[in-house]
Amino acid sequence: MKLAIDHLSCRRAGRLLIDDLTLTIAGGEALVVKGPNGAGKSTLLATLAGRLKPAGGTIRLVGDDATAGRGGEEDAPLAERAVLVGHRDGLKVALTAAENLVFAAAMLGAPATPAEAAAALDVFGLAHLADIPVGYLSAGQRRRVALTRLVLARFVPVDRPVWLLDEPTSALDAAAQEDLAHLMRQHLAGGGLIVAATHLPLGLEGARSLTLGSQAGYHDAADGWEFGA
Ligand SMILES: Nc1ncnc2c1ncn2[C@@H]1O[C@H](COP(=O)(O)OP(=O)(O)OP(=O)(O)O)[C@@H](O)[C@H]1O
Repeated sequence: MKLAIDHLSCRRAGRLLIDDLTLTIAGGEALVVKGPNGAGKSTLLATLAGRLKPAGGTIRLVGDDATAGRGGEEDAPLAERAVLVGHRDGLKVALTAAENLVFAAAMLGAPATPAEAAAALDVFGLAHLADIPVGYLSAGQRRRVALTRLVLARFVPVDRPVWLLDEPTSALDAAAQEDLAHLMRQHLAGGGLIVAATHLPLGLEGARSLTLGSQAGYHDAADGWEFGA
């Protein structure tokens, strides 16, 4: 399986943020997207997740097992194979942590029981907060609830090998950052792939990097992607 981005352009409010981006990310690989505020990191993740339409180019998940049984030739729609944890968390403050997870599981296409949601929350040490409305949680606790979507697959039949993470360590304490790094390493070891936008180290040895911030074309460089000349 590989994520193939071909001549991708992204425009926001009339501004061309990403121009002619071509790269491939294989299963087991992580790509860390960097760049100054406003460079287009969140825009790129939202585009990969299918929430924004590209201005040009294509995004394909090639060689995905999930489509092998459908005749082989078809690429999987990436939006159906990805989990996006955006920088705004996407939680409903009036719902409890467990209810938010039940809702997230339904959105990912796999109904979860409150008990399964609580078990998933326990992975991030949040089981004791399962019945608390998210509006009463701290910023770091909310972030951990949002990240719990990534481990739903351990409890319900969700098969989403592509993790799209926007500032995933934001508001996390050191222990939660290490928990997340561990989960990401496990995901990569299992053949999953990760695209993460961040200003901070993620604890992923060998991750490739893409730096946004120029309207010039990008090209594949030996140790990451650099701006075109
Ligand atoms: N909903 C929106 N409507 C119009 N323009 C937007 C919207 N969201 C973001 N933008 C604009 O798109 C540009 C890129 O924003 P984006 O959030 O992708 O940047 P970023 O690299 O993720 O920044 P940061 O590091 O601050 O999170 C910015 O100029 C921003 O003003």
